[in-house]
Amino acid sequence: MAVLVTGGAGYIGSHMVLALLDSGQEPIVLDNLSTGFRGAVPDRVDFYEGDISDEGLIDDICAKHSIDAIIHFAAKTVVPESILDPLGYYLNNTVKARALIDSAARNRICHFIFSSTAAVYGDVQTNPVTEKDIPAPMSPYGRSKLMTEWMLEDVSKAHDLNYVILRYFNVAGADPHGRAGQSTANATHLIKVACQAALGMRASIDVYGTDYPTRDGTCVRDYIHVTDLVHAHLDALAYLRAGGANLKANCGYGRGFSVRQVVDIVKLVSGVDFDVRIVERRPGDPPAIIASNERVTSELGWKPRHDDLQFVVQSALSWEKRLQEHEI
Ligand SMILES: NC(=O)c1ccc[n+]([C@@H]2O[C@H](COP(=O)([O-])OP(=O)(O)OC[C@H]3O[C@@H](n4cnc5c(N)ncnc54)[C@H](O)[C@@H]3O)[C@@H](O)[C@H]2O)c1
Ligand SMILES: O=c1ccn([C@@H]2O[C@H](COP(=O)(O)OP(=O)(O)O[C@H]3O[C@H](CO)[C@H](O)[C@H](O)[C@H]3O)[C@@H](O)[C@H]2O)c(=O)[nH]1
Repeated sequence: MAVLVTGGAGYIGSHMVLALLDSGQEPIVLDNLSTGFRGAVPDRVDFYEGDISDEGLIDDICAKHSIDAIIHFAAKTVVPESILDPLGYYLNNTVKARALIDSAARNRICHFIFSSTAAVYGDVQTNPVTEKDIPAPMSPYGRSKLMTEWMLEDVSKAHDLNYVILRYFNVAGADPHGRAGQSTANATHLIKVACQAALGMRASIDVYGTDYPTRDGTCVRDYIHVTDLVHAHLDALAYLRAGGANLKANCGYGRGFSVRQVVDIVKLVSGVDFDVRIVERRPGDPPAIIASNERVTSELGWKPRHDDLQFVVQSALSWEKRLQEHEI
């Protein structure tokens, strides 16, 4: 059976496509290329340029391929942008997700894996955060994703559709074989931005706030290597195909690094002492958020292989160098 990967031309989706191919499976990609790149999808993969809300297109794809699962990555993903453009986020991440879930139900696709986010938790009171903690998103981005989680829960009760919702913490790094990485234009993610500063592509990096109630005053996050993350999806797919029940699981390593620690590691790995400016807090940022990964390991049998921030940074830096040298 084939797997429909929405957003498969994006950062995480392109790593998913490689992981599916590496495990002998057949990915089919649907992407509107709003932030993704056609070149991120290998030529041998069936690629459809289009929108997740295009029900006719999805019906055609389903008629042509035997699809039993959707892995749904396609979304707008930047927290500060969602505060400026909430309606754009609710449209793309909630309204269009509704259309996609409708297409899944209509075409009797019974397995659905959804890219959710740690941003659904908001400003957590205790870390590590577990799936039993009550979500309280601080941004339209987080809310747009939480509403899609709720839709899946409801639809699953009414239709033959089972889901795994994966709540990703901070995804970073690049394919260890150099086949994929984060190519997003105008990136905002800390590790990518710091790697660009190390390579002289930016004059400096801004640290958003040093007055948080954390060990060094900067925000703490749980950075997970993208390859480990996509392997959790392979585990989720096997789980659903084996008849596993609906599941919601965090994806992170269970330990946090502050912004200052990340900057220091990028300086260490790159050997470049780039400039760092301390600026105001950025709206929508919780002070610290770290995953409990007990559920993803026990229920899905997930085994992370790259739980090493230096390795995460090294792989991100290698990819950034290749982008800079126009090798990709
Ligand atoms: N990067 C992270 O740290 C992180 C953390 C938590 C959750 N996530 C989630 O993971 C998923 C993938 O994120 P990413 O970092 O790879 O982002 P990305 O922007 O690189 O990838 C998103 C892809 O979806 C496509 N897309 C967007 N809207 C679409 C639509 N309506 N129809 C068809 N294609 C569409 C884009 O062109 C792009 O290729 C998102 O759902 C995001 O919310 C990411
Ligand atoms: O130039 C920068 C970029 C980021 N940061 C700080 O670094 C931390 C991480 O920021 P990112 O932008 O890399 O990531 P976020 O934590 O905001 O969000 C990411 O993880 C979330 C889950 O926690 C969401 O899923 C979201 O999609 C994804 O972008 C934050 O404290 C941020 O303020 C800086 O100080 N300077």
